[in-house]
Amino acid sequence: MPHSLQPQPLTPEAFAPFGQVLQKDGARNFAINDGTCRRFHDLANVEATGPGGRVIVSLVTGEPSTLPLLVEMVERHPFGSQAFHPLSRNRFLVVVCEDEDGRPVRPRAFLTSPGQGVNYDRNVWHGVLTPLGETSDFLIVDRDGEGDNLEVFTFDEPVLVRAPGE
Ligand SMILES: NC(=O)N[C@@H](O)C(=O)O
Ligand code: NI
Repeated sequence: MPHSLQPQPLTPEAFAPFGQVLQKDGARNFAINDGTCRRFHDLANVEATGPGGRVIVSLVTGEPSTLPLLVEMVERHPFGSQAFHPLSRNRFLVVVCEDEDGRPVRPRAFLTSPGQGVNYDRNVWHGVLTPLGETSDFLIVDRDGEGDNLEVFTFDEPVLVRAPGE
């Protein structure tokens, strides 16, 4: 029987084993620029390890998926973290797994609230960026450098992520 998941609301507490939620709510914040701006500070545990490892910032335009969705694979980045922050109010699907002896287990699915982003901790199994609703732009903060920073795992049976309420 394939895994069937109902996506849960994304919260910092629920996501903590996998990384951090990028959001202003609950974040340490302080005024800057003579009070004309408010900085929501130090939201993510950014890592760029290994030979020549460096943090890079990119933009991506993602085509939307619809739920229910069959997730056939997850991936992880052994040398660095990876953050995705939406540049719109469109929501996206977050799928993560725990690791057991190098294999992803116990998949979890989360639905972001508008404006939420995520930072996957280094070497955390995750589904690829999965925008929902419409074509969406995201900022990416992750790692470049030498070595293969991508490990892919294809499930024997796809994981079904159901639509909310289904
Ligand atoms: N490769 C890339 O920029 N994105 C993937 O790693 C992903 O997690 O979507
Ligand atoms: Ni990735």
